[in-house]
Amino acid sequence: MAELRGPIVDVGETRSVSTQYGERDLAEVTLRPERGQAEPVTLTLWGKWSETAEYTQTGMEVLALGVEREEFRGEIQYATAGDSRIVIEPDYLVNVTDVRSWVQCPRMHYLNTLSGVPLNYPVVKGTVVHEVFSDLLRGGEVEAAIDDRVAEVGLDLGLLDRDADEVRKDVSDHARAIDGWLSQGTLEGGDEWRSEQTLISERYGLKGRADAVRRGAPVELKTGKNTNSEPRFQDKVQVACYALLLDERGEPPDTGTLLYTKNAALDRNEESGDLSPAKDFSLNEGLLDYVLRERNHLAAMAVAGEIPTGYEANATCNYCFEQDTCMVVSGRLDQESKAGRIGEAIPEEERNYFERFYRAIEAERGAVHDEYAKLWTQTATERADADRALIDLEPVGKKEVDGRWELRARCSDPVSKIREGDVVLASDGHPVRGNAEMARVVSMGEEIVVTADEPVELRRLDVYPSEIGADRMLTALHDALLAGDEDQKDVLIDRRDPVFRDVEETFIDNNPAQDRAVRRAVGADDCALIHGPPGTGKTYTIARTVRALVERGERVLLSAFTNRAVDNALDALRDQGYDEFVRVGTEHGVREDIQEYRLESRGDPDERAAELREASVVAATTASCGSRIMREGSFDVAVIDEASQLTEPATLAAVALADRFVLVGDHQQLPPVVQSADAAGTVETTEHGDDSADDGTTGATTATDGSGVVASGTANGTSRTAGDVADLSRSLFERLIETHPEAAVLLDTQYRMAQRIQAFSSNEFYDGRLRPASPDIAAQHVADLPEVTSDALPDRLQERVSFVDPDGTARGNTNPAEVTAVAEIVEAYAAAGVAREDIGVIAPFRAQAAAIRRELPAVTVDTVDRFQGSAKEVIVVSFVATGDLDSPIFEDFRRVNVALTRAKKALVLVGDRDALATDERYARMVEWAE
Ligand SMILES: Nc1ncnc2c1ncn2[C@@H]1O[C@H](COP(=O)(O)OP(=O)(O)OP(=O)(O)O)[C@@H](O)[C@H]1O
Repeated sequence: MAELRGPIVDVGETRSVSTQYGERDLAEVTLRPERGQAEPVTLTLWGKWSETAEYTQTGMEVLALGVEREEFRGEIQYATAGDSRIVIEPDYLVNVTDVRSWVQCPRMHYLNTLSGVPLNYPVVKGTVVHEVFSDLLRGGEVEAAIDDRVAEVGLDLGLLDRDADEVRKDVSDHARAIDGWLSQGTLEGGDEWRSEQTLISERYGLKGRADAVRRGAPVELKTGKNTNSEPRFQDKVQVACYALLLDERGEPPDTGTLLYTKNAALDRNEESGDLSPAKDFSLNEGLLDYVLRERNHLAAMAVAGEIPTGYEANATCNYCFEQDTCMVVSGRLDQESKAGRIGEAIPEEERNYFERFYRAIEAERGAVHDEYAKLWTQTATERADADRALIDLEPVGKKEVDGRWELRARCSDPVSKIREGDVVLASDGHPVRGNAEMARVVSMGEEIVVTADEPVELRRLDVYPSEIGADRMLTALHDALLAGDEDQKDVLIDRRDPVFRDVEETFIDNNPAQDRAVRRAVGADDCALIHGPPGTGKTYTIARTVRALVERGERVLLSAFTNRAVDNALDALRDQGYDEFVRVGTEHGVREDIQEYRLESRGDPDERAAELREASVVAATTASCGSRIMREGSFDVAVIDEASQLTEPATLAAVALADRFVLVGDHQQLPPVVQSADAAGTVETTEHGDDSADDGTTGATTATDGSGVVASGTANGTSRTAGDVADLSRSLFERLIETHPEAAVLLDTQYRMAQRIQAFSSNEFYDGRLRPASPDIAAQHVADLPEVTSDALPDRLQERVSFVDPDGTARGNTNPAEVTAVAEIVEAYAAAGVAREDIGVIAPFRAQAAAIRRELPAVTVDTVDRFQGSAKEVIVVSFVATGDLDSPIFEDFRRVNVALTRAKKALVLVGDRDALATDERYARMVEWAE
């Protein structure tokens, strides 16, 4: 038996032939083994596997397992046999739950991803019952688990107008089923249980989290009822997927269990049939193969960028509870659908908008999938070099804390994208092949601490890519376009100009531009844009705007890309004497001094819901604006900071919740982080600067520092997209400021930099319009700092801006001579009396930042992304590159703008004069600095 893998170069028609076993279907595909390097070979797909040919396209990758190899007239041919399995696009990890909904109906699967699952009682109850199940598996006590888990979802229940006592009663019926089943002697004698295991299969292209695994066999809990003796088909499908996942680990289970907890609550006198909750079934090869074929179909359509119609799996629409929604969506988007369509299609320009962004978002999802594949296609060292993993950790202890495990390990070189609060894969050596668990990073440094549901020997941490960003963008697109307000759409689609009312009031009396900005925002019938270059008081202006709106009786949503910006805005609002706001966010996402305003979801349902519903200002990141809770809300105005760092659909998540919106940002600073080449229009290389995802998962990002890894956006050259694709790297802010300059106000007065420092940025990026707020700000110098004597500084650092060429040589993404030079410069400032915390060092690459950090432990050293929004008295920038500028330093010149404008009193540029001179803009920069 052979294994074969490669891209398909030709797909033949399915046909029927008579064989010694009777009529059989077959289809031939031609592929090139060895990653497309070898000569093409033919693979004959027999019987049910021949269906594969119907949805497979040229260019797609195929993995054929256990096929027969034979020579026929000197030619090698392959064919499926009894035990063969075919996997299409194995690197595309399909979620187990998606296979389940796909089997129910491919179109339902599409609708679910498009519109997201709204807040509803069955979902909340389902979550609670699952949590109780986990608690019981870990030895918890029933009543305590129920009380605790119901209290935890107080907010959700409140928003759904549910009474906690009734919910407890409801849940306890289900818990009884679980408890009864667990105590049926199944747990005795070292029964091997594992709850919530994260499973990834690189072979079958699947991923999922089984509710539980008992003696190697999957157990799935369902809160519905089922009085048939057999489990429901789609439930079996789900369990069969987990079986495939376990199979890859070399432990193929032969039975699966479904636990229908509602059965325990049924009245034996009224209901007939099999009322026992637990139903075991055998996992035969036929079922596993079927499940894999469905997974293949889903993966093939996703990779080809096709939208399911419902015909694919012969869905029956008559009894489908989604039929109406399905028909409406099909009608509005003019899509083909087996259910049919009703209503009128949205106008063509809206449909174009929808489709362009849909494709861009799916390309973005594709890039996330490419990142998943790197978990196994790259070696540990490659992952570490690309800053996506911390390897060779030395476990130093684990202990159980509140039902979770705290794992500790020592790390000699903690350089990676992984940050505190991130959700990562913690493993004993390999994130897929080893024992791995999802974990949350508690602290980073030489000792790393993470928490996980299960104890793992902590030897490696990997960035865990997340599709949540793509999911949220899609639902925002859906909400804005299909459920959105017509008036708002007119402006978004550019069918009419935004309208403004004159506002006479003066809001800020010492800064005319800021005052104009507040008036623009308050008087906007549709939208306003506040363009704030570095240090021009964006946060201050936002706070004043929010206050002005509240005073006019408006309900305001205050949002931003990062948690940090949301908290800064709230802080500024509090400084202005207003603090009747509610902060929505996770405990680890919200800053210490804002915690007291954080909306707790635990507690009395009525109280929790009232807190959220009655607040006149609600603050949350744009990522959490897409959460079930926030999607329930509605506002008069959304004020969105860092809007220039948000993709258009990500902005829509906040915009769609309000009648009007105010975007605040600066499109001359960091653009949106986009991973897919398709979506960005170019191969964009970005640093990971996003602390916005509330689940803490790190979005997949492309290679940053020339590590040789480049985002492909498409797997194996197969097109995921067709037609016109929107450019996600262009924010809504940037688009609107170009089409509607009249909606924008430029804040032109900066409170941060000496005149000499701001000059380059002002000329290069803001038409020379930036000016210092006062003579003191314009003339500031390090010598103004207490205890600093300028005499103590070497001559070359006397100026406010200076350029140093240490004549180094770049080695990859580091430059040792620049490391030494930067350290000397920082020491010189420190010796002259500048406090170390007042000095910051910026480098384009994490590796250089790490090397400098080792020399200067007490100084903030980081990449640009980590510095946006902050400032230091003294900034030293290391450019690293020498020779030529073939590979970009800061891949986007706007990053240079951010780097140079972090400095208040002194700015030192450390770089190679000759290399920088090869690029016009860098040459202008050197000329200005010298
Ligand atoms: N109108 C004003 N009068 C006096 N001080 C102001 C005014 N506007 C802003 N400032 C001060 O200027 C400083 C910078 O303001 P703020 O933090 O709002 O800037 P920002 O534009 O948000 O900064 P960044 O570019 O880092 O995002 C703050 O100390 C703030 O108090």
